[in-house]
Amino acid sequence: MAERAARHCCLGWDFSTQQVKVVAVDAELSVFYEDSVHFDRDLVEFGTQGGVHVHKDGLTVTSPVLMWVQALDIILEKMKASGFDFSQVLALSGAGQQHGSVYWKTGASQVLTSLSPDLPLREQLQACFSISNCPVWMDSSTAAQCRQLEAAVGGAQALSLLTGSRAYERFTGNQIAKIYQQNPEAYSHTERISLVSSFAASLFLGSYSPVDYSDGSGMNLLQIQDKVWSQACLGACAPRLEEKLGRPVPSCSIVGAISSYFVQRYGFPPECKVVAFTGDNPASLAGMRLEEGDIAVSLGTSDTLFLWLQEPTPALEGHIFCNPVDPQHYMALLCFKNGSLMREKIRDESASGSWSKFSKALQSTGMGNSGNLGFYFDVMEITPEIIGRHRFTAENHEVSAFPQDVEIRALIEGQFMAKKIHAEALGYRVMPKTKILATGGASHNRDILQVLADVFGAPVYVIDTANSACVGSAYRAFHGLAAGTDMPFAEIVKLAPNPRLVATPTPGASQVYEALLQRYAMLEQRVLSQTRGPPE
Ligand SMILES: Nc1ncnc2c1ncn2[C@@H]1O[C@H](COP(=O)(O)OP(=O)(O)O)[C@@H](O)[C@H]1O
Ligand SMILES: O=C(CO)[C@@H](O)[C@H](O)COP(=O)(O)O
Repeated sequence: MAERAARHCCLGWDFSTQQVKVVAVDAELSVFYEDSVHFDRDLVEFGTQGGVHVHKDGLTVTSPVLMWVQALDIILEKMKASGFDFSQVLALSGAGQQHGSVYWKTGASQVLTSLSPDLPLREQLQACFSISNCPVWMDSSTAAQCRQLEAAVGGAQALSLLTGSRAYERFTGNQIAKIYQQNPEAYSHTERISLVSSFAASLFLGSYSPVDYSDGSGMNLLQIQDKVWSQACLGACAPRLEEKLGRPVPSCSIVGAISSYFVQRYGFPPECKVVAFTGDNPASLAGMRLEEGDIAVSLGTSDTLFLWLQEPTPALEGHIFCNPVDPQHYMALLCFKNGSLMREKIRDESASGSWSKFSKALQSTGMGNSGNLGFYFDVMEITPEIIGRHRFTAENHEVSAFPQDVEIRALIEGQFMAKKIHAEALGYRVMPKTKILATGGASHNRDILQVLADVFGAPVYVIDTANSACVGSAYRAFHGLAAGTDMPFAEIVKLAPNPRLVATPTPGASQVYEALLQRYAMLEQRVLSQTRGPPE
């Protein structure tokens, strides 16, 4: 403990869908402390499932803001109880689930700047929010606002060229527009709107943190090339929005020193720096030290796939964000909503709730699943917009059920085939040197990663923790400390442990999946046209 106490470090936080997590990373870039607070299990009084509340309409999805605040209280108390030496923390940064928004009530900044170190944050911030249930990334209730925004800027393609994405229901600008239209009073009593990332940074700062360029790219409001809010988009969403958002900043900015609340209550040094927080996917890109040509697959609550890009290439599918570690560059991202929660459902239905039985089913079925193939979207998928379960035999006949083992393989193969097909639609090609970097909760499962290697025909690597967003946040904190010297991020992380190889493609995989991928793409179109109905 004495040796641990003397370690200078940076902290990396992640306010993700299902939990708040933290890691401490020392100057040699070793992770020496990890902790988490799980919303459903540790904060049962909020009654969330998977960290969220799905409303009666099935479209609106929110999380209580005070649950996030209390989770921070709890995790800091846990660290204190374990003897964590806060006095060694040089800087901290963090990540948040993307797109979610927090509404600070008029007068909240006054409370934030004068917090008493004798009380938990939750007790003091109770009355600080004009909206107590925050819209999160799983929300898909803003179709009308999306159409209004696209119409205001000249169409979906024009919006994508400007902001990196066509209008998406979970993107923050559309969420803000809905709140303004349906609850104008709450909107007018809001002095500041934060993303989940900048909200968390604000807690540590004791004042409002700006939004960073990278997470700001997930709002349909930021001009990703000029890095300024688009006046046309702001105007289409809500009045006086610019003053409620504040000015966006480069992702490696130091946004201030830690609030005296944390100095007095936990013993942080007063000079501890807060580096701008960003989205969980951008933070994972940093944590995995993604290089051009590599592809990252995050298997968290959502599944996401992302790439490093030199130049932005906005399209009607997928998103382009400002790069979180290199201000000149960009990243592409695809998001699949039916990720871990869908896998958990099939695990419960077909493997008695056991991941090890789930794995055995993957081991006992062959690559290609004898031609059986499935689509599993219990909630409206984002990429592409399909809902429902659709199973097909080798003869392309739709059936209503598969045997349990076949069901499990169909789910995992289907999830990875969708990722490959949609990444290729963005122009991505697997090259001989391609590495797939996997992260997120399901990257603990070797059998799932074997299917990933087989479908993509490329080796899969992991870093030592599945919490790449936390680790990336700690790396970004070190980068923020050095950014004044213009030190590139790659230089900061060059001593970090290399990713570990966990799966290589099985011989013969490419022949099996070449044919299956074509069938998957064809059947996806068939399901899509059934879902949408005949063209008008
Ligand atoms: N052994 C495993 N096999 C497959 N999935 C797993 C395994 N262990 C954990 N998970 C999944 O990881 C998910 C949580 O992933 P995580 O990246 O921590 O989520 P988030 O950051 O979105 O809160 C859980 O919902 C669970 O389904
Ligand atoms: O909406 C997106 C990305 O566009 C999601 O990836 C969220 O950022 C949630 O992340 P996880 O909690 O699943 O990591």
